[in-house]
Amino acid sequence: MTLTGVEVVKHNNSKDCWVIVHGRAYDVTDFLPEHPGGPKIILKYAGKDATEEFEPIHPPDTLEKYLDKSKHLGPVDMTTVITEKTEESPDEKERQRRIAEMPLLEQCYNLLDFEAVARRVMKKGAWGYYSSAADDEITLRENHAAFHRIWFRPKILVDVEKVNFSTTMLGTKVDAPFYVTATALGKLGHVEGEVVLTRAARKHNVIQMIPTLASCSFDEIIDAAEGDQVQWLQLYVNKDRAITQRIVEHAEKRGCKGLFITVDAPQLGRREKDMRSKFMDPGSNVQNGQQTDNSQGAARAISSFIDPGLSWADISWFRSITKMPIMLKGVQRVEDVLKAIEAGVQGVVLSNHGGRQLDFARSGIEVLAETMPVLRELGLEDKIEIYIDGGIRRATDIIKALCLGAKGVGIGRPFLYAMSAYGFDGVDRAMQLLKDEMEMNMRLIGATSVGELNQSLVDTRSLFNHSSTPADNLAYAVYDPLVNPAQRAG
Ligand SMILES: Cc1cc2c(cc1C)[n+](S(=O)(=O)[O-])c1c(=O)[nH]c(=O)nc-1n2C[C@H](O)[C@H](O)[C@H](O)COP(=O)(O)O
Repeated sequence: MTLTGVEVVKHNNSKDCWVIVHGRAYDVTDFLPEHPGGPKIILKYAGKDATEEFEPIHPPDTLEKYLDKSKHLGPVDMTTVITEKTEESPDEKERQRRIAEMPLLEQCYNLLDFEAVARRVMKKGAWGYYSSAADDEITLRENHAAFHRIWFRPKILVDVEKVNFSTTMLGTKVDAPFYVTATALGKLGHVEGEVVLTRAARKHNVIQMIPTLASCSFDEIIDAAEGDQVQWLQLYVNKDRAITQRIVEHAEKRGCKGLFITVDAPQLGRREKDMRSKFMDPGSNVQNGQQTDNSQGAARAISSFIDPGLSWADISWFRSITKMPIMLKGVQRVEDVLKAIEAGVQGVVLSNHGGRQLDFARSGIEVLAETMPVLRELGLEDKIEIYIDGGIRRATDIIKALCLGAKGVGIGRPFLYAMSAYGFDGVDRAMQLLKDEMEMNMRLIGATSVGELNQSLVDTRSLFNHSSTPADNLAYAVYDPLVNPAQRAG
């Protein structure tokens, strides 16, 4: 039986609450107190169509998976649903104007161009979530600034006519030494979410790391892959280990070729741009049923399930539940790389979560430069695969990382910004630009393959010298209460 909007709108309070999602009505009255994001955000849409708010945060199979079938009330004749025509806010009008004026895709010549465009055209909350980092965002800027303290020592008169920058990552042959790293809530930037990144990764034969907190369902992202396309799983470990075990076993069954356990986030960092958007929406359903503090931005609203008790003692359990290579994502000092080798994992990502966790954590590239000499001295450099991520915006950043011993690098925000501004075409162009830069810079450095990239090609003497901390933009621009907020939009 098809319901009408007139019937649904009668059920609009905490005692009797129906919502419409994707053209179907659901009785969520009993679910209100269990909702990870709190009852408030649902009651805002009681008796109404909640699809637009629901979309970016919940994979489409959420209600199917987690709401008792008796509460599924069936289809709604959407022509009878009165949607409040909210007057476009001045912000939204300005954003639409900027979208109409945005540069042509061909006018984006490097990854930072995508950031500049995304900042102008994305919704505030989405930009706030993607761009934000912890506290004063010093590490966010240090991640990129650190690469500027490494200089090249190029070789000349090398026949560099043929350059090949393909490599292997955890045994998978890839066309370039970068992968799409895990970044949550892809639908905040693009209506299709993470599957856009899947298609671009496929086209460029690079690997995609699927985030635990994706907007798309895990199976949607896996199903969007084609042929022998390789994907990895990024895992936030749940306090309820049965949920974690289910996720890991399902990922292995669906063909994931790597388990990246995020170890730098026992609690998600304090990201003030994100908090300012006072995120009121609930968490991702993947870890459904966990209580969530929804008062502090998207990050906090989606992460209360994460287990701060995760420790080295858990690694043997992970090795007992999966055959996938186990990688630790978010290692930040050589002592823990040595512990990772002892614990028997297959690799690490030297990373500070894109500056979103501990402010003043060092950049991945600096930790790499600290780590490799110690591993070489102990004869352990081939024991595990080492990746870095954070602040990689140029192929020269990638080449520096490989010269210092990384197997490859993860890239986050640039692909999100390219997707948010230009969709698949944006990510496709971003990856192609990086590949073009790789080819040119490998030639200029005098190397024809990643195997030829080594320590002798870089000068890292000033890398460890933190004489100038990156400018504290937040102190200048954000904290000044007198600055008119509109001007802050920049
Ligand atoms: C930009 C971004 C990064 C996130 C991310 C979300 C965004 C929007 N999220 S987060 O919501 O929890 O913070 C994740 C995540 O789901 N899991 C994770 O392991 N890393 C997460 N990261 C960190 C990411 O995997 C890389 O470490 C980081 O993005 C690399 O830095 P760049 O962005 O400068 O490339």
